Parts: sequence; structure tokens; C-alpha cells
Amino acid sequence: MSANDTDQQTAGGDDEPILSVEAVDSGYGDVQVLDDLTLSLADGEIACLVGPNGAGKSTVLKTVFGLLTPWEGQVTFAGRDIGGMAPEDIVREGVGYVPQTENVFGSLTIEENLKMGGVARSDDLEPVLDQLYDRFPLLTEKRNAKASTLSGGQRQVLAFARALVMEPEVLLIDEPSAGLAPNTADEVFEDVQAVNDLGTAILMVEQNARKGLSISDYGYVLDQGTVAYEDEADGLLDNPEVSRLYLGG
Ligand SMILES: Nc1ncnc2c1ncn2[C@@H]1O[C@H](COP(=O)(O)OP(=O)(O)OP(=O)(O)O)[C@@H](O)[C@H]1O
Repeated sequence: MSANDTDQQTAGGDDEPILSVEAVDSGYGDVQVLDDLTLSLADGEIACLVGPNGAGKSTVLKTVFGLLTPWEGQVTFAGRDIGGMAPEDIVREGVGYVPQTENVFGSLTIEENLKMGGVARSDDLEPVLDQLYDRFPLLTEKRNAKASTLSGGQRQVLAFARALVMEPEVLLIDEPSAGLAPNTADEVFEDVQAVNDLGTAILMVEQNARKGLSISDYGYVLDQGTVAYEDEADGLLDNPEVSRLYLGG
């Protein structure tokens, strides 16, 4: 569902969210980063996390994906408690993750990277790979090339496609536009919307807050490890205080 749809289902709606993070504390070693953080993602929606450097946005995704164990609170996906589960089990549950950096294996071909994305599947990968090649023609052209030969934007598309091999219900994406030229970033955002249009709910961290919110249904502003503001994405974009404090005026 895109931000332009009229029948938006938002995190504030009555429907049970597909993903929820409730009163979570989390961090690295004994350094606490997330402090009583609560947010949710409605089925079919794009929600965007924005906020200053170091606010804890990436830490939210890492905690949802099991790379960090919540110290307190609950992470629930499709009604099941996934807090503290291992990432490979969370992938099998139906949650995918596209990290910000080092998200492809440069020494492997495009096809090998995609197959790596499906190691947790026991069925035949060919049908899903064919669908992904249809959706991302660039990957078809380059299927036998090493991923190290791809540009930054192309790598981002590959990382994205690799996460889709598992056909996740929810995709966590960390800064899809990081390091990309504006035109390339726009293409990646179009891919994010296209995947969402096919039914995958997306929780995305984006440094380019205005752009991220403009393709999202709902938004959260994180500051110092907790939610400072939340609203429908358009509401955050129109909020003068949010704009002044977090969106560069
Ligand atoms: N592996 C780590 N070990 C220790 N501290 C870390 C680690 N990764 C991040 N941190 C710290 O956690 C805090 C939150 O980092 P996080 O990456 O979640 O922020 P962010 O909001 O995503 O910001 P950015 O846009 O800069 O990535 C920061 O103070 C950061 O220094």
C-alpha cells in the first residue's frame, strides 16, 4: 500500500499490527540504546523510522531481527513472540532484513547471492528466482557476473531481491538510499514501493527523512532511543515542530 492510497490502514488503526515492538530496552554489551521503545507496523503498510544520527534507528531493526536480544519488552510478529529468537528462525517466520552495508557477497555471482538468500527454504528455488528476475531485469542481465562488479544502486537492488527470495511478510530495510546519488536513490525507493504494492509490509530506516516519509504510510521520529513523535507520514511532514527539529526546517 502506498502513501497515496485512500484506504490507508495505519499503525493507529483497529487492525492487529503484523509487527509490534512493545516497551523494548536494548543495546550493545551493557550500553543501553533503546529505552522503553514502542512502535508497530500494520499489515501491508510502509512505516519509516527517522531521527538524528545515533538515535537508535538501526538498533530497532537489529533488535527485531534477532541480532540483538531485547533486554526488556516484547517483539511480536503475526501474533508470535519473536523477541530473542535467532535471525535464521526469524527469517523462517517471515521477516526479512536488508542491512545498510555489506549486504551482498562481492565474490559470488548475482545468481549465487540470490540462492544464498534462499538457503532457509527447502523447496525448489527456481520459481521464486524466475519471479525476481522478471521483477528486476537488471539482475537477469547480470546473473552470472560477480556482485563486486555492480554499482552501489545495483547492489542495493540485489540485497533487496536476496531478502525477497524468502518471500517475507515483513521486510526490514536499513537506509536504502545510503551512499546513492539522488536519481539512483529514487529508483531504489520505487522498488521499495513496488515490493510493498505486492503485499510486503516494510519497516524502513531512512536518513533522507523527507523522502522516506513521502513513500511511507506511517512514521516514527526516534530520539535518544525512544519515540519522540509518531503519526501518519503526511502528518509528520506537515508538523512544523517535527519539521524544524528533525527534517531540516
Ligand atoms: N556495534 C555497536 N557496539 C556498540 N555501540 C553501538 C554499536 N552500533 C551502534 N552503537 C551505538 O548505538 C547508538 C545507536 O546507533 P544506531 O546505529 O542504532 O543509530 P541510528 O539512529 O541508526 O543512527 P545512524 O543514522 O547514525 O546509523 C549509537 O550511539 C551508536 O554509537
